[in-house]
Formats: sequence, C-alpha cells, structure tokens
Amino acid sequence: MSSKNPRRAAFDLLLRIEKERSFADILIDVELSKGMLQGADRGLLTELVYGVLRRRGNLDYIISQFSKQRPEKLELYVLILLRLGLYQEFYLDRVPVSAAVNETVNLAKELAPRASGFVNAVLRSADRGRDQITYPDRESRPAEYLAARWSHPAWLTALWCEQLGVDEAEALARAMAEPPPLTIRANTLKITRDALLERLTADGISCEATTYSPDGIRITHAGGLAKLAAFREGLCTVQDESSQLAPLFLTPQPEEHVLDACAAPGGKTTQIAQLIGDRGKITACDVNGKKLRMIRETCERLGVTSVRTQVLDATDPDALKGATFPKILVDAPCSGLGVLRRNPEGKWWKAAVDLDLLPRTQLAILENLSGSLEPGGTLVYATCSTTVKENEAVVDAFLADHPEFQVEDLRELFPAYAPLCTERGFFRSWPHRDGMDGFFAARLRKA
Ligand SMILES: C[S@@+](CC[C@H](N)C(=O)[O-])C[C@H]1O[C@@H](n2cnc3c(N)ncnc32)[C@H](O)[C@@H]1O
Repeated sequence: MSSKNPRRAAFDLLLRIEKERSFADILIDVELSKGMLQGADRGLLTELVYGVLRRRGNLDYIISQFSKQRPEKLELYVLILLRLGLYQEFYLDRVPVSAAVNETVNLAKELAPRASGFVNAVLRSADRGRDQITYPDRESRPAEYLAARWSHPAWLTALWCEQLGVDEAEALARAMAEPPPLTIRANTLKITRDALLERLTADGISCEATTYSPDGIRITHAGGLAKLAAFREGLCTVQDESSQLAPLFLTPQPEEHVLDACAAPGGKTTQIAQLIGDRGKITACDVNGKKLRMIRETCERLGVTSVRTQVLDATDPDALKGATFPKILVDAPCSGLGVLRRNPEGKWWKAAVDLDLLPRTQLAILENLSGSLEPGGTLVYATCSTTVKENEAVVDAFLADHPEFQVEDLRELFPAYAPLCTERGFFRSWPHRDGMDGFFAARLRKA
C-alpha cells in the first residue's frame, strides 16, 4: 500500500481548516480512514494538526519576532509551513530541530518553492534566537501577554483577566492550551463502573475513577477511542466529567417524563435514561433535525429504549403544543468557551461580538420552556461556557421576569459537589481548578 508523508498530510488538513473552516476531528478521521498513514505516522499527523491549532497564537508570535513580514501578511501556504516547522521545533521534543527544519524546507520546496529559502531562514533563526524571544509586558499588557504566550485570541484573554484576575487567567490560559482529558461514562444499564474499570484494565487500558461523577472513568493512556472494545459494545460513552454532573442536578426519577430540550448529540439524554433505569419517558429535542440521528444511534449502541426524539425549536411557543413536564433540562446552545481545548480551531473563528447574541437565545429558550414546566417542577439550565453573560446573567434576567421560579442551592442539595459550586449555589467547573471542562449549571424550581 502506498504511504503518505504525515507532515504533508498535516499541511493539507491545516490548509483546509483555514480555508473552509472545517472541523479538525472530522478531517483527521477521514484522513486516517484512507489507510495511507501507518503506525507512528498516524499519531504524528494528529499531534501536528491539533498542536498547531492549539499553539497557533504563540507560533505566529514567534514568526513575528523572526520575520520582517508580519504573519497576517504572509501567503497562507507559507504561514502554515512556518507554523508546522516551528511547532516541531518548539513543542515536539521527539523531533530533533534539524529534522523539523529539513522536513519543513523539503515540504516548502514542493509546495511553495519561491519561499523555501525564507522558510529555512525563519526556522533557523527562531531556533538560534529562542532564548531572546520577548513577550508583551505582563504587568502593563496582561491580555496581550497571555494571548501571545498561551495562544488564545486577545479579546478572550482580556475577558479572562477581567473575570479572574491576571494570575488565575494565566492558569486558565495555560490549561486551555493543553490537550483535554479523555473521560468516559460507564453505561450502568449494562455494567457498573467498577466492573468497567476492571474490564478496561484487563484490556490494557490505564484508567481511574473520576472524583465527582459516580459513573465517570478517566482514561490515562494515549490510545484512540476506536481501540476501546468496551465502547463498541455499548458499555460506555465519551463525556467529560463536568457534563456528567448536570443530569445529576436534575434528579430525574423512574417513570417520570423528562424533557431534554437541546439534546443532540445525546450525551446527557442517555445519562438521564441511565439515571431512571431506562424506565420512564424522555423526550429528546433539538432544532437541528439531522443531529437527532446521533441521539438515536447512541441510544441504540447503549441499549436505551426510553428516549423519543423530536425536532423542536425551543424558542417557539407553539412547538410543545401545551405539553408539560416535571423535569426539564436546558443544555443551551452556547459559545463553548469552556471546551476550547476540545476544538482548538474554534477559538480562532469566534469573535467577542458573537457572545452578545447568545444570551438572547438562551433567555428566549428559558422564557419559552418555563410554561412547559409543571408547578413544583425542576429545570436545570446548563452551558459549557465560562462567561457570566451566558450563565449567571441569563439566570438573573430570567428570574427578574419569573418570580414563580427560585434558584435551588446545589451545595445544600448535593454537599459532595459543594467544592465545585459558587457562592450562589451554581455549579461552575474550570479546567485549571478542577481538571474538567468549563461548565455551568443552575437548578431552578417552579413554585
Ligand atoms: C450544548 S449542545 C447540547 C449537547 C447535548 N445536551 C449533549 O449532552 O450531548 C446544544 C444543542 O442545542 C441545539 N439548539 C440550538 N438552538 C436550539 C433551539 N432554538 N431549540 C432547540 N435546540 C437548539 C443545538 O443544535 C445543539 O445540538
């Protein structure tokens, strides 16, 4: 079988991601499925693509120190070649600097011959001058310093500095530039967590129980998900520990009819099914009809039968035709700023202004579904965002118009999770504090 150069493959994918705004995980899966890369080359492709996307801001900053032309003025081909070469030079210990330079220059000769001398010069001078790189002053320009050092857009580091102060913002920025943990949830409809831990260990996978989620397992080895036979057998599903806590806050009971209003791809839907022993009825909705298939496929793999799917725009007052529910989960569409580690390409596409539109939709969903909650019923509002605008501010705006609702303090109801809760009794997790994704949840009760 013919084989492909992993660096060339990484270049091709990075170019597509830049030009088409395609998602890295999908492109990498397709590339690997072609079978043109073998053994260690498969891992190198994934490392190069994700590594460059994660460290792009820092790599561009380094380019700006060693090139007369600013990165944004460079041809895209040349810019991506430099990012690839510098990532190997600065972040990949297992690749010698000489190999990083030579391999990139060879690629440049093939892809951008006129620029190969320039690529060579920048890569070599960056290596020679690595100890002389100067960053913006941390004291006087903290947001710019964090952006350049830890590779995030400056508007985002400014937001973090404002919210957390510079020291904690730096801890967050640093954690957000690292690869995320791989966490799974045991499908307790088929196996206990302890039995799954034993099974995975017997399969040669290193893993440990999560601290807070009773069904969570953190995989600590580096192998891919496809290798997990237990996954194919429906014994588990991938879900961050933070996300595994939100359904617990809803306390769904067997035989209850639960509405999961923004359900795709179905991580929390199937967890709710687990929590009610698959006895009851879960209406899992999403505005995107195509994504409902993902929920149904996951249900099938996990052996869940209590879920019915429905296309629903949760802001549409007529959509539920007067139906009411004792429990509603609103896992709202959000900026995803808490999960930037998982799709690092996304952070370069977002803009600060996008964040101002989302709270309107989030509030509209809450407003609309408040009428579908039975008196005495419980609604959990959750997002995978870390911003106040999408979380506390949305809950406050909702409560201001709905005196019949009150916030229930999660610290009182779930003392074991108190370390993850705010002074107002909301759940808030952070990568740098808790090793989980950034997540928010509020439990609201209707009088
Ligand atoms: C954060 S994701 C949900 C993740 C899901 N709960 C899980 O655990 O797998 C938010 C979902 O809301 C959906 N959505 C966006 N706007 C919506 C609306 N107006 N009504 C219903 N769903 C909506 C999106 O399509 C997306 O699938």
